[in-house]
Amino acid sequence: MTKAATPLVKRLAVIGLGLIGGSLARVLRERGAVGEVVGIGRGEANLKRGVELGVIDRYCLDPTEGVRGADVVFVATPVCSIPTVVERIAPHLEDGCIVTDGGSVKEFVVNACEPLMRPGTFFVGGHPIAGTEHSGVEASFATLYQGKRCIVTPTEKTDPAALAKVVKIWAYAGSAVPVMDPATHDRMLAAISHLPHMVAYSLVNAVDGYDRFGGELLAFSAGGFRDFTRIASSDPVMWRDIALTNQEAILETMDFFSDYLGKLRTLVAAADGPGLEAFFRNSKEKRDAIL
Ligand SMILES: NC(=O)c1ccc[n+]([C@@H]2O[C@H](COP(=O)([O-])OP(=O)(O)OC[C@H]3O[C@@H](n4cnc5c(N)ncnc54)[C@H](O)[C@@H]3O)[C@@H](O)[C@H]2O)c1
Ligand SMILES: O=C(O)C(=O)C[C@]1(C(=O)O)C=C[C@@H](O)C=C1
Repeated sequence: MTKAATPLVKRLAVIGLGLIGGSLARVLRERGAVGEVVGIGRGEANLKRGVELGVIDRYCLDPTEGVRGADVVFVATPVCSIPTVVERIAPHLEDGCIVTDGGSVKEFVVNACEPLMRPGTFFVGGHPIAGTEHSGVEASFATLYQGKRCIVTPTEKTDPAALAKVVKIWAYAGSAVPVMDPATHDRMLAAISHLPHMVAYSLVNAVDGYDRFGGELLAFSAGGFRDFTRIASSDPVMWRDIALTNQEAILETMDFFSDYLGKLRTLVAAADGPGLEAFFRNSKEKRDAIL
């Protein structure tokens, strides 16, 4: 990675110093793309740890004070809390400040946050399609966004210069940066991210509740079950908020998935060998093609 000659961001304030916020802070610091990083959050122990780990330069428990002098604010808290956070900081932002976020659902966030900005300050929605099942600043790492995509979701009201800067920040983090409208983002993510999490959480609960073997069934699980359900170890609050704010699209994909499970059930019930093989072959080909 090459270092930037002058920092792209003068002072970055990260609100919610966890996996997503911490990883962006780490990569921008590592690349010399930021002058100073201020961590903002509710838990002092976590913020202190952020300083110890070299993720942030300093921290502040009061968001209204923490955003002072920041030219970019990155909000990386669970989706439902993002508008509340932005409402709180909006009157305290410097002129020219860009607020962006990493929330997994975009229409809810962008619709709520855009009107909160006062003239001369800007909101640009964003979502890195990168993560792990782990949370907290300890789980953050500088290469999280390398070779991944970060979708940026402007509206017709978005300031072009602010959009360009947010695109540049994610490019510095190593990501390709597709631009799309928030509603398209939410429908796509419902299929490729939210549905798989709903299925994984359901699968673990279903197998756990399948009590024909007198308990301890999960303890016998091996590679297949563990690979498939890794994401069911993700943070419950994060996923509660995603399910609450992208409800319609998630329900549509869940219904669509149920139809496919129904088709497979019919093939199993009919002992339809060629049908089963064709079903599995099609799936294998599609998945192999994205590896
Ligand atoms: N984990 C992933 O794989 C992933 C990937 C892409 C986007 N996201 C999104 O990024 C955001 C952050 O996720 P994460 O995985 O970094 O979570 P995390 O739990 O690792 O970090 C979130 C941080 O925000 C803090 N926080 C929570 N509510 C807050 C509030 N009201 N005010 C201030 N701080 C608050 C928490 O204490 C924590 O430090 C979420 O919106 C999530 O949907 C997550
Ligand atoms: O790899 C993982 O653990 C993830 O769940 C990351 C993942 C996903 O790919 O679904 C989860 C939610 C985000 O909003 C973006 C990425």
